Amino acid sequence: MRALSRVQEWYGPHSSTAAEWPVDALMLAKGTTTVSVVLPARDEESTVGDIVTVIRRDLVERTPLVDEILVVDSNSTDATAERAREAGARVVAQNEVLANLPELTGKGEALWKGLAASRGDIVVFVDADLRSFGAHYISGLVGPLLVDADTHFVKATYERPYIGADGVAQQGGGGRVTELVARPLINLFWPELAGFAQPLGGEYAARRAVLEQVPFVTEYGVEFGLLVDLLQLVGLDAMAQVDLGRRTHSHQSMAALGRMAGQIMLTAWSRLERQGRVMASEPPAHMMLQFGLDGDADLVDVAVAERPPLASLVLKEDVA
Ligand SMILES: O=c1ccn([C@@H]2O[C@H](COP(=O)(O)OP(=O)(O)O)[C@@H](O)[C@H]2O)c(=O)[nH]1
Ligand SMILES: O=C(O)[C@@H](COP(=O)(O)O)O[C@H]1O[C@H](CO)[C@@H](O)[C@H](O)[C@H]1O
Repeated sequence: MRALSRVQEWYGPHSSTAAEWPVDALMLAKGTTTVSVVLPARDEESTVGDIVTVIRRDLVERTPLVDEILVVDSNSTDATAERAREAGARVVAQNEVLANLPELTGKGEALWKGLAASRGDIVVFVDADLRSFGAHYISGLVGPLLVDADTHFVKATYERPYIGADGVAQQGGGGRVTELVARPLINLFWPELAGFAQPLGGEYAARRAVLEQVPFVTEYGVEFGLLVDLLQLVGLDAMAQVDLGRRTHSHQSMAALGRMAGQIMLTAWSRLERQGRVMASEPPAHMMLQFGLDGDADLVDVAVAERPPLASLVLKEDVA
């Protein structure tokens, strides 16, 4: 488990590997606890079906660890919803959940809507563009939650190669925004979180009762925001990390990751302000000028918004 054992000594969080959470043992611990897997999916027709199939075959039909598979169709323009349904998932359209609320956008919105539309006591978030998915992703993430009542949040870690257009894996090349933006920000301002080896990874699980108590930042600020907000809410001792081995997924362009970086920086700034650690004489801008390869320039908006804790919604019946 690489250096995680040493990291755990220095920083926490409690770290383990997926192999330490065999499904049969988890079934003994499951009892009446229900588990929902929620996949945010925007234009993932080529991968969402395989992921749902593995979850349904291995963790619903063969061993009923999972009680619900929900795909949030995040304004896809391809056959994501059809592929997900064919594979056995329930599919909801992002903008049809809590439709009485003004629409927001991005991955964080998809996850918040997925939390609202799902029912499990434990919620597992899994990206729908994974090419390395296996059932151990789910069992590894829910293991600590089923076995230890004092654990409330579990984040995946893994090796993250970068797989270029030529299909060649570059070890350690993945997680570009993690290495260049999130890890430095965490070590500078929230060093207690430094032991999370993959703070931006899209695979994590938590108790619904906890997730409903924190806001969800929209766009790609959601993972960073959740880590900082959950640290404040439950404390590091209630947060764990499980090594799932290896993660490969579809990579976005540098320009897209530049926008993601801006969103994460604005999320970090909002948390520093909220925690009273910075005061702005003027708020940071949210427009960013990017330069394309063809020399032209694009002015892009990297603003993020946030959904309030679900528990704060007065009209809870809307959630049903
Ligand atoms: O507006 C969005 C953006 C992303 N996603 C999903 O969130 C996951 C992670 O997004 P992406 O792969 O774009 O991020 P990356 O892994 O490249 O950082 C994927 O399942 C996307 O389909 C989504 O549901 N809505
Ligand atoms: O970790 C990262 O740097 C980015 C980009 O990963 P790659 O450089 O394309 O492997 O990927 C993650 O970041 C997003 C923002 O938190 C998450 O939403 C994605 O699930 C995750 O893949």
